[in-house]
Amino acid sequence: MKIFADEKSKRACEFLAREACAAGGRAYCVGGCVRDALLGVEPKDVDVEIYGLEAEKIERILSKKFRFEIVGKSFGVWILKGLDIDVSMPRTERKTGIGHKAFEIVGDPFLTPKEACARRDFTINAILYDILSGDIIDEFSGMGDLKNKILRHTSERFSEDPLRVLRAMQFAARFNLDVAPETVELCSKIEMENLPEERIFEEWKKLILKGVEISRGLFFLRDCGWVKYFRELADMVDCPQDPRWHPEGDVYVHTAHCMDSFAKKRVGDDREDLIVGLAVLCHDMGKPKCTTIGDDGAIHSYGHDIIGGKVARKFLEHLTREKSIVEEVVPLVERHMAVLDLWRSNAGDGAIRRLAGKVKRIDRLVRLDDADRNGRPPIEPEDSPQGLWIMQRAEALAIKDSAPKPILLGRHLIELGLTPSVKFKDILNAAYEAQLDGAFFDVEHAVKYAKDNLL
Ligand SMILES: Nc1ccn([C@@H]2O[C@H](COP(=O)(O)OP(=O)(O)OP(=O)(O)O)[C@@H](O)[C@H]2O)c(=O)n1
Repeated sequence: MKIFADEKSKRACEFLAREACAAGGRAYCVGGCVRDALLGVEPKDVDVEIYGLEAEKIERILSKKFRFEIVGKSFGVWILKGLDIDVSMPRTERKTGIGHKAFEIVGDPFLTPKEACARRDFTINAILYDILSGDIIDEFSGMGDLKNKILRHTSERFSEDPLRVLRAMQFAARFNLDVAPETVELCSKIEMENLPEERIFEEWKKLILKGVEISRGLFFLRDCGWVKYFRELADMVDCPQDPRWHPEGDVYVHTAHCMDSFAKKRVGDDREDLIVGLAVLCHDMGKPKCTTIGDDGAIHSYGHDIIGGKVARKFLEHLTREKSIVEEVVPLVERHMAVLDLWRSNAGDGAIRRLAGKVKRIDRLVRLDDADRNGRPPIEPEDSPQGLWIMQRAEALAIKDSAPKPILLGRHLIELGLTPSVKFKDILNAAYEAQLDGAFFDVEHAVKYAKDNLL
């Protein structure tokens, strides 16, 4: 089992383990690094927990070899500079008053591994690896849960941190785990309270960027009731779809399967994958607002793409303060039917340029279209003729991953003798529209067009 990312961090951890042992303590790797090593996942940062030594003794050891930053004196956490290693003491709570929130976390070197691991979230994250001997200490049967692909809370203390419900969502998706029924039950009793927005978004990012079976995370969110904290997602639950096109079920189920399809084709660029992943998550958020069932039983959601833009904006603005994310995702949602529509109508260059102007990135739209079509089990996934078609067309127009740049600029109007004024904007907009329609392709012809038609 490969627990250390490289020789440097291996040597550092072995040094810590030898020194801790010589001073009467014991050093273990714990948490995500042990879980990942057991799963054969490429290791990254390492968490080392040192038992049996007070903070001063640990600092004395660290000072021999490392530069470090103290994160919290009472906490007992040290970050080793230049290494992806965090060192800590076993931690527990000290009561500071009455009520379940009235406690502070303190380091206590003399806790047993079982006591310390009981305050970790999941059994799979509560496995200790003895650095010196290579032994595993597994007080909560995390190895068995890993083998059986089960995500189970370690103890009732799970409820101390509501974020753990969202961690469950992303872990289930990342490692393809079934959340144990008793964990779903416990999560359903936890309130979100006032978790910071950034921490919530971090878990969503992990779901989108690392989830293998993202549907597992989304189904867990629904089953434990936490979907209610994401109103626009909750509205998709039970929103019907025509079974002829959507045999998989309601809009939420469809979205979950689309996310699985997206996950299979991530490109490995986090920004790109995040934008497209969020667009897939939001693409049908308009459906609950406009779905109708006719007398003949036919289900329609006319205009759900445009309506969905507004709903997605609301959802995203709650999720993140990064405005650029919202501005890049919303146009994709609004135009998520366009690839199919343009292909069906064998649209001309103007329509394709216009679409690129709106969404900025046709390639992202094609990825969204692909996930949308392939999120309808038991319908088998297939390659998209419309995606291929529009990519070839966009490539020929040099706009597959960028909007067409305006050819006629303000300075051209000044060169034509015009004085800058509010009218400039109207002229330039009209020129851009004409450019999208193919009225001109270079500055010379753009200027001529402006002179003849716009001034
Ligand atoms: N709310 C939390 C956060 C963390 N942990 C514990 O702290 C460890 C490290 O947390 P973190 O670095 O956030 O996550 P990892 O489990 O390492 O997973 P990732 O790969 O996402 O970083 C976890 O394994 C878990 O034992 C916890 O019990 N409760």
